Amino acid sequence: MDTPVFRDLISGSNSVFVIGVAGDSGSGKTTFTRAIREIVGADLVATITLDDYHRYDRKERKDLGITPLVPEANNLDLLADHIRALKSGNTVMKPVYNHSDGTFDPPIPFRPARVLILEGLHTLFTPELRSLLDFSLFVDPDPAVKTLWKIRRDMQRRGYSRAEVLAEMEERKPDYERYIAPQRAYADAVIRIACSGYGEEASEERNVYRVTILQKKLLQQMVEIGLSIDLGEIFRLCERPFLLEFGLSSLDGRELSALVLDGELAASAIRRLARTIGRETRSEAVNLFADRQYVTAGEIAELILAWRILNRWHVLEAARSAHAKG
Ligand SMILES: Nc1ncnc2c1ncn2[C@@H]1O[C@H](COP(=O)(O)OP(=O)(O)OP(=O)(O)O)[C@@H](O)[C@H]1O
Ligand SMILES: O=C(CO)[C@H](O)[C@H](O)COP(=O)(O)O
Repeated sequence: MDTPVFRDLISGSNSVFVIGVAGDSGSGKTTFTRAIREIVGADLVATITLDDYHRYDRKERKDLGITPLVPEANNLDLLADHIRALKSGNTVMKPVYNHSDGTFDPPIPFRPARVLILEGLHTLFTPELRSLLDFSLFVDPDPAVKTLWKIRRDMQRRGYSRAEVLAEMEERKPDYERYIAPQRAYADAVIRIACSGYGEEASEERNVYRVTILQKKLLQQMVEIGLSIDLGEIFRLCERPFLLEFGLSSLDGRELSALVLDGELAASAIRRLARTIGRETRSEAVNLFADRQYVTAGEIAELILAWRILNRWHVLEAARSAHAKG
């Protein structure tokens, strides 16, 4: 029997699946959930950025002498209330933080969607927030990578100078270590990103990074959506250097499985992987890198994560439906 199209399954579900992504500003949170948004479809996904829940505007923070990384500088209780309301199908009036001038715009109505993605500095900070998440991810680039990305993003899109970005990163470091980094210990998956082993220019010019996906072991494998990837076939299509390693790694006192990816795959190879995911999840639109000749390790990690998240959705949904049947 055919499995139904994954999107139809999600849109037909009564529940709201909440994905929490934590990490520093500009660490790749939005980027690493791109594939799941693409697979599920924009109409079924809503994203909240936790910056909207800052308690103080930029001037107030300056006067108080605190960074936005201090948990009390954010209204995490209001956020938890809003997630609960959205999970119950209610619309909330969401605050809006305006990055262009560092003040708040008037709140806007925010409707629930089948998949809710929360991205921010403190997504995994309180036990209450963690209890509301169905899947959690911590994005953890090396300091060198973080600096590269943050300078690029904050200069191009937020109007800061290079010196301002560097000074702000330096000022935030102690709070990052104190409040943000410890959340890594609670994540279902941690993405570590370092410069590519294939040379700095690969990272700077072609966005090639060495990406490690650290994960808790799956409690239950999907039955209907088993992903069988013929890696041998994919590697035969390789034209540029590409590395794939599996292993175990200790992080924050946890023993996690580690999948290391580095380099680039020809798009023909990744299209094969995308087609497999598309076929086995019955979602036709895994078309993320259609116009590209090469796909980077980071982009492949996005696809693997999307599969992992769909896996979790499927397991939870099966448990809910078994519970409903008594
Ligand atoms: N995997 C990646 N490969 C290459 N560049 C990346 C990657 N992830 C992030 N970047 C770079 O870093 C910038 C910030 O990424 P992204 O918007 O995903 O971060 P973020 O954590 O969601 O940021 P914020 O929450 O502060 O808005 C991107 O515009 C891009 O330049
Ligand atoms: O991205 C951020 C946190 O995720 C910013 O650091 C925070 O929103 C404050 O921004 P700004 O002072 O530039 O208005």
